[in-house]
Amino acid sequence: MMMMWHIDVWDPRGFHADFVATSDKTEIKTTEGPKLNGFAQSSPPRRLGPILKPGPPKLPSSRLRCCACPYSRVQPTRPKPHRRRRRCRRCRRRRRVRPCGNLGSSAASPSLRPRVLCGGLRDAPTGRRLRVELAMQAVGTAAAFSPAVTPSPARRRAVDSGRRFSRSCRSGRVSVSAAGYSQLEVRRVSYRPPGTEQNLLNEISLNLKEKSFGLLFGRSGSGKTTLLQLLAGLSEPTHGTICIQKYNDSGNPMGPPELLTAQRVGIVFQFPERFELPLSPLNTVLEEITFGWPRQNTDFLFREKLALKLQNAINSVVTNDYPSKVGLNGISLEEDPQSLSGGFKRRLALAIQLVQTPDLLLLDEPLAGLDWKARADVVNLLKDLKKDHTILAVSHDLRELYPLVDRSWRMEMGGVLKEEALSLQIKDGRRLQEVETDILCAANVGQ
Ligand SMILES: Nc1ncnc2c1ncn2[C@@H]1O[C@H](COP(=O)(O)OP(=O)(O)OP(=O)(O)O)[C@@H](O)[C@H]1O
Repeated sequence: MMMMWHIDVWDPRGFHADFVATSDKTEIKTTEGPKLNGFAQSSPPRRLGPILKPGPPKLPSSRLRCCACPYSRVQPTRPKPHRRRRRCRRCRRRRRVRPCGNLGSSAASPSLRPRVLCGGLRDAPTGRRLRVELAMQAVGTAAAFSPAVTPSPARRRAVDSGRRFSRSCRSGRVSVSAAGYSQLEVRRVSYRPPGTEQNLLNEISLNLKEKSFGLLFGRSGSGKTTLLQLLAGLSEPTHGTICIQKYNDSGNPMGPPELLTAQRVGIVFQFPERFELPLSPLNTVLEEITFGWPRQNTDFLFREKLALKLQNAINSVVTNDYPSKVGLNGISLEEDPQSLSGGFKRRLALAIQLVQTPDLLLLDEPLAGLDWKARADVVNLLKDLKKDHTILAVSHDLRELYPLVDRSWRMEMGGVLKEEALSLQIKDGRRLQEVETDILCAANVGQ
């Protein structure tokens, strides 16, 4: 049986030869450039298979785009058609950290390059551009959009209060969420650690309305941190439920209670700075804050949402009319977290939790280990956070937190919780100090 091959040869010098080879002889059918007789004779074609495909396939231009930033083109040097996700050089280099901040704006100076967002915004609707611009400015980077977007007062109010800006907002009627309020409810919770015989917590019940500040105090070893861990979903109660119940204005429950899941809770442990990422050349404040963010999701809206959360966590809005939230706007997001002062490290820990926009923020000894100035700063910060968040703190610093407290409970030894209003104790001036001394003396005796 006679076999036949058709071979297309491209010489690097630009010569082209088209071979037709049969099992008994080889001949050049057509040539371009100088004759390749000698080449053909000295290098008889090897059996390469019945069909030799020419060169790499030309991909449609849409498939050459970077999957992280649509305004960069992937280098087409070594295309791998089987790879569905392809990144441009910049995104590949920064893969560990985040996608590049290509906004598709040629006016963006490299020094002001946004580090959080990517995606083309030039064609985005004005509302989205505005929100992203606010987020960019909040993280200390001025996005160079043209033309500049100036928010209307109604839009700014809506953005500031975290509501979506709808048509009704534009006409001056800002839509308000359904009336009523929600409340954290701990219902007869008991906890016994696995493998032990004794309950650490016994039939604990407490209610805390949204946007209020609750304080847990009590002697060391009474079980306050254990209760926080249950609320944060780090351990499961042996009995009882922890849920969020919605009520209407007249105080009647609206629908069944929702279980409080770990995703809805942020917890800042005692001395959170000790849990920061280990030292590395790439470690920055921004990395600390965005450490838990999903890396793979490149959806623009998703990233926009995260950026807005970051904006809310760090700084309310750009102008001075709005109060700063965590107050990290005084420092660069490129700074090494280890070089921050104690107060700023505490703020950073709060920002990390607030980015997740939790329903409930749990703080274990938020003032521990800080000097008087940093303590005053953190108290002011908590006062600010209370306007938007429900906070439950464990602390021995009753006098400093007293102005913030809406409800307070004393945890007694044996894991029994009793409500005890601080306002009653402040009446005779030194009473709070006595409570503190009592708690701290007990702690020292315990040690
Ligand atoms: N998994 C566990 N198994 C057994 N005992 C535990 C467990 N977890 C905590 N305990 C004990 O429960 C008690 C309460 O601990 P917890 O840390 O909740 O106290 P605390 O009131 O927060 O104290 P502090 O104010 O010093 O932080 C402690 O005696 C502790 O040893």
